[in-house]
Amino acid sequence: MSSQYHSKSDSNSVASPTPYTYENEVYQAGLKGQKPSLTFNCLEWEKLAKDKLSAEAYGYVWGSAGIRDTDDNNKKAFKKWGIVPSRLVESGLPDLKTSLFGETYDYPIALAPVGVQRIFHLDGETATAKAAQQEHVTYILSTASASSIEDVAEANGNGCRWFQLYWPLNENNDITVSLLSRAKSAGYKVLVVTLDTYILGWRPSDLDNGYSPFLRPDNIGVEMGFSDPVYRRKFQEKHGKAIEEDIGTAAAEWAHTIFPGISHGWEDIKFLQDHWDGPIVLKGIQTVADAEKAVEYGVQGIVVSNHGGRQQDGGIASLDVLPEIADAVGDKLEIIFDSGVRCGADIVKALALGAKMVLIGRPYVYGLALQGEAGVRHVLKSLLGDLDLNLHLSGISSVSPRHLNRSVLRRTDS
Ligand SMILES: Cc1cc2nc3c(=O)[nH]c(=O)nc-3n(C[C@H](O)[C@H](O)[C@H](O)COP(=O)(O)O)c2cc1C
Ligand SMILES: O=C(O)C(=O)c1ccccc1
Repeated sequence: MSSQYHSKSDSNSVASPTPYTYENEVYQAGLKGQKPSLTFNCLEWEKLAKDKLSAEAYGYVWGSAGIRDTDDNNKKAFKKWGIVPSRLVESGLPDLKTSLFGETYDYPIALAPVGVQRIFHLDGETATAKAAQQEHVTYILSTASASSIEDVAEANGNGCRWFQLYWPLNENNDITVSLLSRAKSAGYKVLVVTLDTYILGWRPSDLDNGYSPFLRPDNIGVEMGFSDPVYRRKFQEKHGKAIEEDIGTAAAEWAHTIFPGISHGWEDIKFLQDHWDGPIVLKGIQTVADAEKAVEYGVQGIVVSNHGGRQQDGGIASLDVLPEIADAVGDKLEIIFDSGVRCGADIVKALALGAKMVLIGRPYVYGLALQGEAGVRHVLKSLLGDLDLNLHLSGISSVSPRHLNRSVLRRTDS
């Protein structure tokens, strides 16, 4: 995969002509009188989405747990660090390539798994998967998506895709195996297992609207189950009828299958290892102890994440636990980060504190809501353009930990 922002040969040469950057494209278009159709102010996307979406759909994406303390902490944590620039660093625009699991990725960002995307835009996950492929950014498909594993793979084409598992209990291991084998056949490279959502959090915005996407008449978010041969067969055997004959029951049972309200234990990881041929990443890690368990159980990566503050209220900021986790296990598995990332500088800080890849959550959902595939592309290009310039202006020549590490940050609160 090659960078769309600058060619590799240009990337470290001071003598090269001005490389291609998104801002140049935008300013050139401006010369011809073409104004961008979506703002570059990344904090505005949320407000515009609020105006566009129904109260229920907006409440769903914006929603966080309880009084939103974890969500607030996530965002405040970035402000506690400042980036200190170095001067006379002889380099051009930075090399944004990152390496994980022995592979090179064009960019150090990926689209976080987000379910039920058809409540935000009719094209849902297929639009997001196309945007990801166009921008050479990895897409992580959620088990709670509103499109099937195979349809999203088709939309994503030769793009890079990972599969996120909401993990059914052991009594439904046959369903898990079916999902994993479908994902593998459809070209998903990495398995991301979410550990913080065996049940959905206490979310006042959804409670006030009495809104759960699965339980609505249009049953958005159950496609993965409804398209699964093993789930279909089990439903038929249990109820003596097909899913289509009782969609309400089938949707509620699928929701219970992937959000059973009971957690697995560490020993169960072995089952996934036996049935997934590729890297496994545990999403939702917030302590050094759990990160060390992940190493002990032989997984290849973790996502330091608190689900964007949507699950547990009163929690610590995900960014605040990143440095200690990176210190403890950063040389033993791959560290990915999410929760609260909103702009290029946030990405710089998370990478400097030990992440190899940063997941973008709500911002791209706002882009999807506003303009479908084009909106997601705009959000990605904006974040990458902002990241590119921020690194360059900070005198950081690549996202490799050799250049981008804690030495570029200072605490602003001490
Ligand atoms: C509407 C919505 C749906 C989500 N669905 C999933 C999901 O299906 N699986 C998952 O692992 N995480 C899910 N997440 C969490 C994201 O993957 C990610 O951890 C979170 O959005 C990061 O926080 P941020 O939005 O503050 O950047 C969802 C988040 C949102 C906003
Ligand atoms: O809302 C979420 O955070 C989430 O993980 C989810 C749960 C169910 C359906 C879609 C997304």
